[in-house]
Amino acid sequence: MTYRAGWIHYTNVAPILDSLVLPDGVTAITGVPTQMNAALMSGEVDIANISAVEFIRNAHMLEALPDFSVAVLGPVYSVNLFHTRPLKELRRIALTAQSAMSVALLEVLLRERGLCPKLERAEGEAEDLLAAGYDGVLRIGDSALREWYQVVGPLGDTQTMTTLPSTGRGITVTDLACEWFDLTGHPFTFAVWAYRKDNPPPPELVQAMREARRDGLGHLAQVAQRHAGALGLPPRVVQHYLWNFRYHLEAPDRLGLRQFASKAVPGHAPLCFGKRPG
Ligand SMILES: C=C(O[C@@H]1C=C(C(=O)O)C=C[C@H]1O)C(=O)O
Repeated sequence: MTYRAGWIHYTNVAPILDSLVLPDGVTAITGVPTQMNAALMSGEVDIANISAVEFIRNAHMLEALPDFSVAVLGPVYSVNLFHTRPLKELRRIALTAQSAMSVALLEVLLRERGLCPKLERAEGEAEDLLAAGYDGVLRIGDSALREWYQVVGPLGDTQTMTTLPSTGRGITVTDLACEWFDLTGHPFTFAVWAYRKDNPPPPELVQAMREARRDGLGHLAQVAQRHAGALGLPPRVVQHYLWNFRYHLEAPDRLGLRQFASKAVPGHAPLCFGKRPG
């Protein structure tokens, strides 16, 4: 019988996916986070890297791989609120339909600050939406990374990603993972690899994923080089973007995940993870 995988195809998963050789009997489709969330929940796929909030909301029926995550401690660069007035003055924010996690994170962060702007779905470039009357725009993934760099770049020879300003062209970019770190001091876990409790992945698939990740992280400069052209970004920016991720769902990432879960989905079922290897 075939085991079906669903992969979010953003560049931040390239260090795992680029070298992945699917074992016999495993097929894969790709899409944006909300598509993969829906594909897992409808049974169209058997395993997917999904928005961590979807995993939390469905914790009664899902389990996650014990050692895979898309997490960061501090900035992420690709989960961005673009805004033209101070956060506490925002009245109307455009959300992307691609994301569940960043929307849930934004809701938590706004609530912590006692803010309640109107949140609406609207697609398009952040700058266009700001020009069209939104005073905040939430974007994720490759397009958010690209738009972040358009606003705060370019990166000079002596600059690092961390010395770039967070404003440009009249726009401020608030990195939501940084906001989470300021609030909690913990990593933020955006995605986990989840499956139904009664339908775990074949061990050969997980083994192949671990090997692919080892290869990808060991050749990060090449991975960055491969994706820089399509992103329209300098390879060193893409390389920094990638080495900044935490891909192993370690104890601090689980701590951040649990803390987020208690704030975003109070009363959720216990979070279940498969057995750690070794
Ligand atoms: C950091 C990111 O994480 C992604 C964001 C997600 C979401 O917002 O629902 C889901 C999966 C993550 O891989 C990103 O793509 O920018």
